[in-house]
Amino acid sequence: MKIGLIGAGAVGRACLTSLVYAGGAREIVLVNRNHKRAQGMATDIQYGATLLPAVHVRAGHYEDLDRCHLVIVTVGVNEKTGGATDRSDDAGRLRLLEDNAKIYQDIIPKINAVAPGAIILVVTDPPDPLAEVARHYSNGAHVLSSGTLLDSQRMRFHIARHAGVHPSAVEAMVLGEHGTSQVFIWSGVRIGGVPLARVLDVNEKDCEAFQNKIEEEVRFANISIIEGTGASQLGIGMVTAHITSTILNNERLVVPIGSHIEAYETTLSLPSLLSREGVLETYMPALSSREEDALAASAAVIRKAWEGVA
Ligand SMILES: NC(=O)c1ccc[n+]([C@@H]2O[C@H](COP(=O)([O-])OP(=O)(O)OC[C@H]3O[C@@H](n4cnc5c(N)ncnc54)[C@H](O)[C@@H]3O)[C@@H](O)[C@H]2O)c1
Repeated sequence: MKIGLIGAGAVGRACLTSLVYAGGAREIVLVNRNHKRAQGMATDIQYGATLLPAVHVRAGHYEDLDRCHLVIVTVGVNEKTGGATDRSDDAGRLRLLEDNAKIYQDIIPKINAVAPGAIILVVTDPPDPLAEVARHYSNGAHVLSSGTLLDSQRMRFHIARHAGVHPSAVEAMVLGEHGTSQVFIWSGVRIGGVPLARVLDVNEKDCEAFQNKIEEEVRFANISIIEGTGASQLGIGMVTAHITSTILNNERLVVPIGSHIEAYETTLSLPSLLSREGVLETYMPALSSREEDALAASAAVIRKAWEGVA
């Protein structure tokens, strides 16, 4: 199947690498406003890709996106450039919305004109309000946000490290916004079916301290990465390839990613049944009343953000 990847910055490059390894596409068209950069990147990767399952990577323009099943959008200002790297700033990635919404107003109609049936996957920050902007400018396209799938992996990773198990043994999810209002579903954390406090063998107070520490690590993981490398990129590249292969292979995994949820009147992440058609259904897990309130508050944050720009 054919897919499009818009943007050849740090995230675009990381997505491309992971997509070539594990995205399951037969053809990838890379579009960038500096076409020469896209050409260089496609040329570079095509030589190594000879070692992998057949995939044709090429640089293209918007008109080359025809017949794409999925178009992944990574263009826009990142946290470092946009000044969204202050841990004490509650707005976080929402600081990037105004600038990136303008870019989306320009490029989403170009994608939609050529590939009206394509699923659009928003990776640019902040992805949840931008998914609403993309819906607004795309004439009914099915729009997804990479949402909290990456945050959920970060949560699983940190719990697993403390518990001394492989992350695949940890059931854990972050829902709501891919941003500072994200909601950690601690009530649902299980390792081998056992609740967290019992696995860690700690009392309620110590468990709460542990949870706060992990929330801090996950909520600001992007900033810790940026302090080292200038841009969070590799993890989101791998997550994007995972979403892509799940869609293209019609795997019907249930993963926390963002789609428009009528009940919340916005795009946000809930556990989602992901198939070749995109999100077919979302599930509402059993939540504590604190988590329920936090999810409603997170939805309100996202709604308020995009209502200001869409
Ligand atoms: N969803 C996630 O989990 C996640 C994770 C990491 C980064 N991001 C976001 O991904 C986005 C890209 O980050 P990056 O590090 O690759 O940035 P970058 O600066 O390396 O690359 C930006 C890309 O956007 C393009 N671009 C910028 N302005 C444009 C315009 N007006 N029109 C067309 N193209 C334009 C550039 O040409 C380049 O390809 C940022 O918004 C970043 O915050 C999201």
